[in-house]
Amino acid sequence: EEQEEDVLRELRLFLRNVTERLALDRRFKAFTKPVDIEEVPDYLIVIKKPMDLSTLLTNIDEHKYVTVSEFMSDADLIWQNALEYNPDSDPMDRHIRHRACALKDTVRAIIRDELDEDFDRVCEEIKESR
Ligand SMILES: O=C(C1CCC1)N1C[C@@H]2C[C@H]3C[C@@H](O)[C@@H](O)[C@]2(C1)O3
Repeated sequence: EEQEEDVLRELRLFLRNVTERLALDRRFKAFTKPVDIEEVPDYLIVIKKPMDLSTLLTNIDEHKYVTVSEFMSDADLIWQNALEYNPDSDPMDRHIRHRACALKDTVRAIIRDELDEDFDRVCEEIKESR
């Protein structure tokens, strides 16, 4: 009903705000766009579910997420993929993994600090009802 659409509209506003703040953070520049498959031809062999911050924004606008948990599953792919594809001891890989861990911690801190538990429960109830 209308009240449910109001809730989901507020969810999209919250998720866009979080995602845009992450995309503005210079540490996360490498996560802002899909990995360039021309530049990295074996990427899709190794990584089955690519994800990046611009794709998160597109998904939000396409009403893909009804709960924060669904959004978090895709957001987690970004740093998980980076850890998986860049596992080596060389400085470049270590730099990418440091930023991947910073992304993981930053997303969780924002959600802990800014997501209202009661609002999240309402979204979960809408999801169960559909
Ligand atoms: O995993 C990533 C991104 C970094 C976080 C996501 N890439 C895979 C390639 C390996 C490494 C060096 C460059 O070859 C550059 O193309 C990539 C991009 O970084």
